[in-house]
Amino acid sequence: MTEKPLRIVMVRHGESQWNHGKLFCGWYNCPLTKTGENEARQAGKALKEKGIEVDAAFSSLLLRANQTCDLILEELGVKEDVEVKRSWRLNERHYGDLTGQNKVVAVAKYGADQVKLWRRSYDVAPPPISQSNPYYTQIQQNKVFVDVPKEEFPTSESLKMTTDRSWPAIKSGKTVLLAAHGNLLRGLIKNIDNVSEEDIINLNLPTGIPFIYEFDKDMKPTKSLEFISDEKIVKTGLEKVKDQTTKTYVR
Ligand SMILES: O=C(O)[C@@H](COP(=O)(O)O)OP(=O)(O)O
Repeated sequence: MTEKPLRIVMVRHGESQWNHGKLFCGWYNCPLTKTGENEARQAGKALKEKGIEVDAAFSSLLLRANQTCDLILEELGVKEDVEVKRSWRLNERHYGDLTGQNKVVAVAKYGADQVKLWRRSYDVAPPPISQSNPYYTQIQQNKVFVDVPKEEFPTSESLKMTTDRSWPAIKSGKTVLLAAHGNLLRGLIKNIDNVSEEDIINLNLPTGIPFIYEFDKDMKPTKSLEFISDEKIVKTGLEKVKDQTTKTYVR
């Protein structure tokens, strides 16, 4: 009997309230918008239509990813059967002192090149979160992070730092759904597909559209970044992420 390939169905959570407001979010714990909830449900429906069965699930400790994961499992009809493993290692990259700032305002303040470097480069971390940041205490004292080892609790993270801490969590998987975050997933994709530091800058991920990776027994990808949605929807989703640093301020 041939063994089933290891398959990871990855999905960036649906639109969150802070995605909608174009605010840097990172470890701030905000919920999905109604649109985000619908995106998550749609993701579950798309997987069901494709006949994809999930038998394990991973998510971060953050509400927006957890809600997405639960809604997908609900649509798949397996919410009561599939255990969701939640780990701080799958949290979004900590956005440091950018947390809570509007992305359009940040471009006006620091310049588009600097903001792009913070958002999309591999090894440049934003400035560490300061105690005067309005969200410092909420993040630092959030009870859901109680098990994060003190010495590993970040104050800001580059994509590289995010990937280094997330990789061990995902490698322990089987056939899994991974409902996580834009940069967390960009980092995993970089590692899996050997994307260069130059090319990772141009990789964006839409909210709420699942994509599949399959691996052989040596963890070499046999299928990469195959979106479960039609091309037009993926394109619109990608444009929306790019627009986060341009256009109107919608808080
Ligand atoms: O932290 C955030 O603001 C977003 C990513 O923002 P960008 O890197 O796209 O600016 O994370 P997510 O919504 O995937 O949890």
